[in-house]
Amino acid sequence: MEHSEVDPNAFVEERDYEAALRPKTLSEFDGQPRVREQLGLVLEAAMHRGTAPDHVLLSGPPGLGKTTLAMIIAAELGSGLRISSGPAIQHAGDLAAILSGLDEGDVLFLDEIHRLSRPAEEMLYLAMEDFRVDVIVGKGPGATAIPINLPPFTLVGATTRAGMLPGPLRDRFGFTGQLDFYDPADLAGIVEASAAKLGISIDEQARGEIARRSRGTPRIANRLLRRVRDFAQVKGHATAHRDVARSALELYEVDERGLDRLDRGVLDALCRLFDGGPVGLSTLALSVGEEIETVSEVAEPFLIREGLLVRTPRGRLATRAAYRHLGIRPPAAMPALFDDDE
Ligand SMILES: Nc1ncnc2c1ncn2[C@@H]1O[C@H](COP(=O)(O)OP(=O)(O)OP(=O)(O)O)[C@@H](O)[C@H]1O
Repeated sequence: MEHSEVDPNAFVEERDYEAALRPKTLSEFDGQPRVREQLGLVLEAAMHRGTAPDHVLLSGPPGLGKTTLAMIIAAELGSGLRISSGPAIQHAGDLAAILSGLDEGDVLFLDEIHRLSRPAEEMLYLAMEDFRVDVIVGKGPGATAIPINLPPFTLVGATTRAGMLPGPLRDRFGFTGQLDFYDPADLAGIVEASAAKLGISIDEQARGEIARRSRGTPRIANRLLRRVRDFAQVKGHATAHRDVARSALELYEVDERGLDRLDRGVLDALCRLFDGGPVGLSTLALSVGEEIETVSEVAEPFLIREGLLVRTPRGRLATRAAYRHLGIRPPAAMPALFDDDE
């Protein structure tokens, strides 16, 4: 029988799986101790005062728990949650409809807030500051602004690029939580909690294998756990031990350092095709057949953090460690890293 390469249910499965695994309270949320403590204080103080907390901005790479935290904020406050995203709001009117449908104390989660259109962004300034929107009725000289008062609400914005947010928007958030990559111990804890929720038997060493290869990202840890579970199930292992985890992860091309096919593809292109760089991001993305954003937001943050790639004003450069990781001999003379900076 023919198999189609793309499983149409894959996304649905991933989404359901994520929903099932999301921690529901701040104390269940592993890792990010600083953000957890800071956010906990913001929420507790607001609850004492009986007011809606300040607007919260969560920034950091994908899969670190921004959506999860937004849901936790609403749950901890006992408030309703509305979810939308920058790209889903095409016109200011779309945002006005969402805002005017909010109930008092609701949490509005706007994912990818850096991708809001300019008119929507301007409408949001007023809504965040004065809990009001001005809806423009009519066109040209006869147009009038009708003010609509909104109930107090808390905006939780999420962005992978805090730097791309205009200053006036950033300044209207009372608290910014910067999520960092997780360390392997926290990830091992997350894998343990997820395995318990899914009824998967997996030993400590196997959990460690997954944690070390998850690129500091809970979403990846949960995904690798699922692959290890499949492997153990099909090969007839009641418990996933270390060797089972290793074999499964090898099969899915996730190496000991957590680099996957895309990461290695980027490094490989950089070292072999472009002699270590410098090469521009768009050229690099083209050479691995990926979107620019996938390379810059999914692969690069991890490669940079691992000391395998550097961003310079002239383009991306491979480090000696990148050559070593690929098992290639580095060139005798490496390009100077910041020679463009006077
Ligand atoms: N601290 C954590 N503890 C346990 N599980 C976590 C934690 N952070 C994230 N997860 C899990 O990782 C998955 C991805 O998290 P989430 O969707 O919140 O990430 P995100 O930062 O919003 O990603 P994106 O920017 O791509 O939307 C979810 O299944 C969630 O349960």
